Amino acid sequence: MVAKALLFGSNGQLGKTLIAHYQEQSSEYSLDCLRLDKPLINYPGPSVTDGLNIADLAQLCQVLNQHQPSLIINAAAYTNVDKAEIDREKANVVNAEAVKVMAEWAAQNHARLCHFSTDYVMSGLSREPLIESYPHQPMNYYGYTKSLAEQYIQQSGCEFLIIRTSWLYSQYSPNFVLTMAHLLRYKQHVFVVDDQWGVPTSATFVSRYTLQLLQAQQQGIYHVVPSGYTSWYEFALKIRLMMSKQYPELTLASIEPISSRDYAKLQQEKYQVAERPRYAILSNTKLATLLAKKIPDWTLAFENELRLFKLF
Ligand SMILES: NC(=O)C1=CN([C@@H]2O[C@H](COP(=O)(O)OP(=O)(O)OC[C@H]3O[C@@H](n4cnc5c(N)ncnc54)[C@H](OP(=O)(O)O)[C@@H]3O)[C@@H](O)[C@H]2O)C=CC1
Ligand SMILES: Cc1cn([C@H]2C[C@H](O)[C@@H](COP(=O)(O)OP(=O)(O)O[C@H]3O[C@@H](C)C(=O)[C@@H](O)[C@H]3O)O2)c(=O)[nH]c1=O
Repeated sequence: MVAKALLFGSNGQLGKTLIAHYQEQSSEYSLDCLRLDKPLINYPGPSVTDGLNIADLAQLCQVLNQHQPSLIINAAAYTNVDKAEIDREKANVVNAEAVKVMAEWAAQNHARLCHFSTDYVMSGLSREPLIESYPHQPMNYYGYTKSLAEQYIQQSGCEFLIIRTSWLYSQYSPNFVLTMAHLLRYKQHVFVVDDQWGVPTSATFVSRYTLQLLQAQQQGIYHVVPSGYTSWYEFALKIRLMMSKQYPELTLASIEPISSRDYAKLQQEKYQVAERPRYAILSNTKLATLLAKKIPDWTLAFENELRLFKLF
């Protein structure tokens, strides 16, 4: 019998990429996808159930009881880091309370839970790449809710796989690459922070390793990021370089480095900028050791994938 997997957040950048990978791989799981409320137009994917708001915890329970999945994959989240500072109730229920419901349901029904988490559970005070057991100390409300979710999962007693990743990009907005491409195309100058460090990771990369870890029946926490690291400023320069190669006819904005503090001041009339960790470099040593191979540098995936993107 084919076991059932249930994917939450199938309309997000990771959700969409996961579906594409899932279809390429033969899997022992059939996949049902649940999404908030917008129909997927002409999407040749697996069956899609519309209208599920995971913030409605009673409805979430009902859906789990109805579908009886053996594997829950949760790619749904409230991901607007700045807005989460003021929209706290919603961020908390989507990112933490709904995950608690999923984890407890999984524990009671002998299902597995695969959940995605973030570098933003960390404080950024370390100067060494962060291993999976490094203590949480979130600097913003989004990070706090994601940290809470990790704790709920571990307390629930369910069989779980938590994939922590960072600085996700894909052909689907919103993400830093597409935002930057737009700004470079339509502005004259762009200011980008040069004092926050992390690992840009493509949604394709995360999807590929997530399926490998699931197929290998792995449990616990894994950092799924490529090797190497950069700052947002250097990342923006790299995006600009790729764009200038792809679209030599375009005049692109110049990029100026700025400190996080000055960037927040610059934006303060428009919105409140959430604090971000300065040094959020996740170590992928555990993943590399499991797979017995060196994980390639982020620049390689970036250069290969950006050629396939429609940037604007
Ligand atoms: N983006 C990043 O840089 C990083 C993301 N992560 C984590 O990876 C995971 C996937 O992120 P990503 O794909 O980038 O996020 P997206 O914002 O692209 O997608 C999130 C999805 O969650 C859905 N969603 C939000 N609220 C609800 C709700 N109340 N009920 C049902 N669905 C809801 C959204 O639905 P709709 O489209 O209908 O709004 C969307 O499909 C998240 O757990 C995130 O925390 C980790 C590290 C980095
Ligand atoms: C658009 C823009 C951003 N920035 C800064 C703000 C911030 O410090 C940094 C990144 O900005 P963004 O808002 O695009 O990205 P941000 O929302 O901080 O990205 C995070 O998303 C969540 C979901 C995660 O889990 C993290 O891993 C991380 O990817 O760059 C500039 O300096 N200039 C700009 O023009």
